[in-house]
Amino acid sequence: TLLQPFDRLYYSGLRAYFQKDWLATEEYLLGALQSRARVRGAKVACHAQCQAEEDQGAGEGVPSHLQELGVFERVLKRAECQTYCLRQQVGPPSRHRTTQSVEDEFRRREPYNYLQLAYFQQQKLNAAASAAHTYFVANPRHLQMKEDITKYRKMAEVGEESFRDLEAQPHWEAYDAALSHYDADQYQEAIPLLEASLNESFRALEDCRVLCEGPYEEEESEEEQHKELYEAIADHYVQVLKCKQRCVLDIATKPGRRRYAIDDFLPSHFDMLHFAYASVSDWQRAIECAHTFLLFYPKNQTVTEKLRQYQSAAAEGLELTAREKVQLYIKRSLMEKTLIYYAVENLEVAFDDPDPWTPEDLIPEGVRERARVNKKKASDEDEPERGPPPYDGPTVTQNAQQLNGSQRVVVDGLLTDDECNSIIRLARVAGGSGDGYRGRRSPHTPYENFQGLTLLKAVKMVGEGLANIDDARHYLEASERSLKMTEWYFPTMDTPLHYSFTHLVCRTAIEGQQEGRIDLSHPVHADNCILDPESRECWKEPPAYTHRDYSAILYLNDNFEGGDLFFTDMDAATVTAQVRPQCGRLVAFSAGGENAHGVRAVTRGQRCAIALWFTLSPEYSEQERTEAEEYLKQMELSSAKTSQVEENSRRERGHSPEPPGTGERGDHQARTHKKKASKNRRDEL
Ligand SMILES: O=C(O)CCC(=O)C(=O)O
Ligand SMILES: [Fe+3]
Repeated sequence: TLLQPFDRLYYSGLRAYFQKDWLATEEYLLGALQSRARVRGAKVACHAQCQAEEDQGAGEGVPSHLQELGVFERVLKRAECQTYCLRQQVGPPSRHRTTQSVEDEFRRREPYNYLQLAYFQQQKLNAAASAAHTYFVANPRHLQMKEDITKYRKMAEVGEESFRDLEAQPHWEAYDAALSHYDADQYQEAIPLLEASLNESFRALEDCRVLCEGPYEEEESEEEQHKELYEAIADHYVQVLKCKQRCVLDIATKPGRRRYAIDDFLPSHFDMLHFAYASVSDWQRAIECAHTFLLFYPKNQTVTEKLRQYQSAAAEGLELTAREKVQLYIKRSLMEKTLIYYAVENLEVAFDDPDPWTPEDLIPEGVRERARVNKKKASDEDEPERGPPPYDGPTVTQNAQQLNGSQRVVVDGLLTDDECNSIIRLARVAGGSGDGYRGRRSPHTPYENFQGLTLLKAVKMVGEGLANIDDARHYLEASERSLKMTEWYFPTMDTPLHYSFTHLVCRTAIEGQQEGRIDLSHPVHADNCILDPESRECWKEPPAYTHRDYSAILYLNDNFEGGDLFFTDMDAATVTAQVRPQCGRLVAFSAGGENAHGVRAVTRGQRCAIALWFTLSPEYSEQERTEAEEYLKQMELSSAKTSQVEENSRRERGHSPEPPGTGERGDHQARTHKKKASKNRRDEL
């Protein structure tokens, strides 16, 4: 049968989806996934076939001035072969060509998002769970899907085996298994898995590279059109080379960790392998893998030293050298980089080298210089275009440069002393009210008490006659000023910041227990990712609050000892800046690993602050806040009708039991597109 173009099938699927024709949705979407898989398979197969034919027919001794014709003879034949082959396998171009945006949707696994609901509506629950799981693996921030999966897990008829990734990539399975053995010092088990991961990774890399040989992506501007012969060829060719180079990142990026490729993915395999082989006394293999690692990093001292040890441990005789496959891989990669850098220097091409191991001398001096300047600019940064500040009073007292980092700021003068005292009073009342808000042992240290008060609880306390309405109003206003200042200082391309969580927090030193304390009030952490100081990485994945984009802390007092906030490098140890709390001082920063921070022990007195986290994703905005605001407004309007107000506040927002909702899907898509656009902007800077 004739292949149906997968983008058409996909859109037919979406149409069916919106018409609630679930069976048709299922059929179209499955068809789309299969059709795309077939096209990709055919491209890889055709590439192999045409390459083989070309190798067979390679003649020798062509005079140099005719070489170009020789090259183009090959190009023409290749074009003919490739088109013919694809036509045979999947049909004419209209059947398999598509736009980048459809391709991106498939990469993000969007079809599974719709597919799961189509399955669910037809009561095909196991299939629905698989689709949901498959989608969620690549989109771990998708709350709706997370809830849906929880629902499927509770369903008796859905078996555990349904929660599998239908698009699982073999190299990740091997890699993850390898690492868990390796980390547990089980080298015998780790070795075959590492080798498998390596093999599968190279295979995935080659497939990815073949798929780069696709259609030319037109530039947008008008004058770019109508290129001349060599210009056009060079343009397209460099585009393809860059795409091929990027494949290194592609295979090193786990689904769901977009933009967070594992650094040095291939070389690190050999670093682990030489160690693993040595641990089981396979000296020959250890030597081979150390040599191979050194192909990437010839000057690496540690591995050079290890290699020497292995060599003296190994018996005399034949010694293995670096793997040939890797030698060829590096050679090819360096040739590609040389061409790309030529284009960077001479043809106004931009290139982000994905490999940290590229030798310095391969990068043209001009490009190196430009990179240095850009880096300096980035560290001087901090002056994006921002409008006038939202308030007159507060002033920026320390910018990112003064704070030795990026995306951090200190603003003073956000609150008056009266306002600070008013908000602290609220915290004290909450702490003393004895109904669950009482200060408890801190979750972070046994030497401090810790009490937290959300906005809604504060407002409810007012409703219960336990707290002063002005104090609650000040709490609300303080949080609003913090958001406005943060939003002003960190312009985010017209995307507004939303409150994600607001917490009034006091930390109190427990008297008599402070002698010789060496711990922290709050250990070093990042607010939206799991900090791994050892690898100096920050995993942006659950259970971290990955949707938090900016953090702000508004301090309320300074009459305590200790309790300074400090920032560190990703090693969680090197302190880069320290901030002393005081009334009305706001510290705001981007919530990722670049702003790892902690709080020094509070050794005397009570330290109070409003901690706020903001998000760019409206679906993660704080629901309680609206409730608190409305409640407060009502109380202010009619303090007499409190009974009715209480009635309203009791309305709990229930969790919809079924079916999995559709509400978020459209939003999500819009958001990812926006995110992508802003990301691209950032990359260009
Ligand atoms: O109170 C502070 O200074 C920082 C608190 C903090 O980092 C947090 O709660 O995540
Ligand atoms: Fe924090």
